[in-house]
Amino acid sequence: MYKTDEFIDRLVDLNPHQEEFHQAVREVLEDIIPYIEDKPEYEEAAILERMCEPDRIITFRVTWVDDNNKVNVNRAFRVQFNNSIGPYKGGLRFHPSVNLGILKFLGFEQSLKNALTTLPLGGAKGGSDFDPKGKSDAEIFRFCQSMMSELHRHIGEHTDIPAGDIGVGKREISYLFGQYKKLNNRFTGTITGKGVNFGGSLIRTEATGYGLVYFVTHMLDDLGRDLEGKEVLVSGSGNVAIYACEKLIDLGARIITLSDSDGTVHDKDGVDEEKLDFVKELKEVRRGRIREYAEEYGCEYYEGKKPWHIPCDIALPCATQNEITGKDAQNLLNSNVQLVAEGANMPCTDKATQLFREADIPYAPGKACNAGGVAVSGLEISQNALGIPWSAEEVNDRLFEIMKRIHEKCVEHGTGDNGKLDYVKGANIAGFKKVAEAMLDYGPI
Ligand SMILES: NC(=O)C1=CN([C@@H]2O[C@H](COP(=O)(O)OP(=O)(O)OC[C@H]3O[C@@H](n4cnc5c(N)ncnc54)[C@H](O)[C@@H]3O)[C@@H](O)[C@H]2O)C=CC1
Ligand SMILES: O=C(O)CCC(=O)C(=O)O
Repeated sequence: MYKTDEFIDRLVDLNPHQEEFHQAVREVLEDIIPYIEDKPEYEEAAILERMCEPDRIITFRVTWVDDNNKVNVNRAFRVQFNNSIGPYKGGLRFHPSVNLGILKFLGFEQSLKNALTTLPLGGAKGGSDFDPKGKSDAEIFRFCQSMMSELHRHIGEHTDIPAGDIGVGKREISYLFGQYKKLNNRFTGTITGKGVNFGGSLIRTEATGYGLVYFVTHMLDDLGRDLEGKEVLVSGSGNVAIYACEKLIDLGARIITLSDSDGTVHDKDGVDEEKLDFVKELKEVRRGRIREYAEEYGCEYYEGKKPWHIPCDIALPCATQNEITGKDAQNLLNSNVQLVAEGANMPCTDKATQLFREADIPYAPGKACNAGGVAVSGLEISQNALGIPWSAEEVNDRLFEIMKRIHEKCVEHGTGDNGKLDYVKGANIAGFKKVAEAMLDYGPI
């Protein structure tokens, strides 16, 4: 019979120095191993061993010339994790911290998340240790062009469909797609998050943030509560954070923080529509730092700090992995946080996850509540295949329905005999079940 500790020890031996990958797998196996205890067919077919080993990892050099004519070299990857239920699908990340362990954790999580969307999407992740911060548009263009000169061989509309993630937004996707189209001489839906003028879907930009807030409304619904007047800590100020804020404002919540890797702004008056427009311009156009928000609106700015020491009703981490430590989680619980939902992928450390799961508050993992982004990517693939774009209303309605169904799956698989709902367990089991059943059907390939 599978034993979590033995399985993880072997995983660590096989994949040394990939701490984030070990963390992501352990969190899933702690729920899956008890679930399959009375289902020997999974172990006989080595399903867990196969699910924890990516189908394929592509590593390559990206050479590019900066504005001073200096030749630069970065390392890039595409981890094609699992295509049991559909073509590989997942974002590309540009950040100096990118390494194989981080992309493997993201690809592993993506496989389960994509299964939760109910759409036919396999899991993948990719990216580079390239740092877009401070680079000119021309440098970003040359980097993207060079990266796609290799990546294009490994992707395709029925094979692997990348999208954005940290450091990869509309500008980067446009440069990457332009080069892909040129090299292939075919106009296909091989990348999602495209501009709406060239095959992109309405609402994809907003989808992860909106989907997160839709999920939170379902969580609150279950408790007979809503978002009106709730004080919310949001971390990050990128794509997920901005559009989570947009929907939160719509639904009457008060957002009191935003952050970036330099620090946190604390706006006791709340972020309103006008202030959010300022953030969009600051982050999406001028690519400045969040401290400028504090200068503009005269509120507190905590250099080098995260938001989690500030009392709130709801915490939505929307920046990066492991941004909430055990100590941060304890702070939030001590100040009576009522709900935690992850916009980012694995933003809670092991200890933080354990504290939230043990506490008497609803806590939802990224693979469930940030799945709206990849879900609308799936809808972009459908629109590209049909050759017909859908209205914003149609996409938004479908997104809302998908988030509702993911919530229902979490309830179905995460409700214990004592009636307590564990969203982490629910999401892990529902995602695993769909991928694993397909793998069993295929036989030992
Ligand atoms: N863009 C998407 O559709 C989806 C993104 N996600 C996840 O959401 C999170 C945020 O992604 P995006 O908003 O797309 O990226 P982004 O690049 O638009 O924004 C990232 C934000 O996080 C902050 N950040 C990055 N590294 C940090 C660090 N080490 N410490 C503190 N702050 C840091 C940045 O300053 C920025 O505000 C990531 O975990 C990503 O994997 C999850 C699902 C979909
Ligand atoms: O839209 C996509 O394909 C990927 C989104 C993503 O990177 C994620 O869900 O973490």
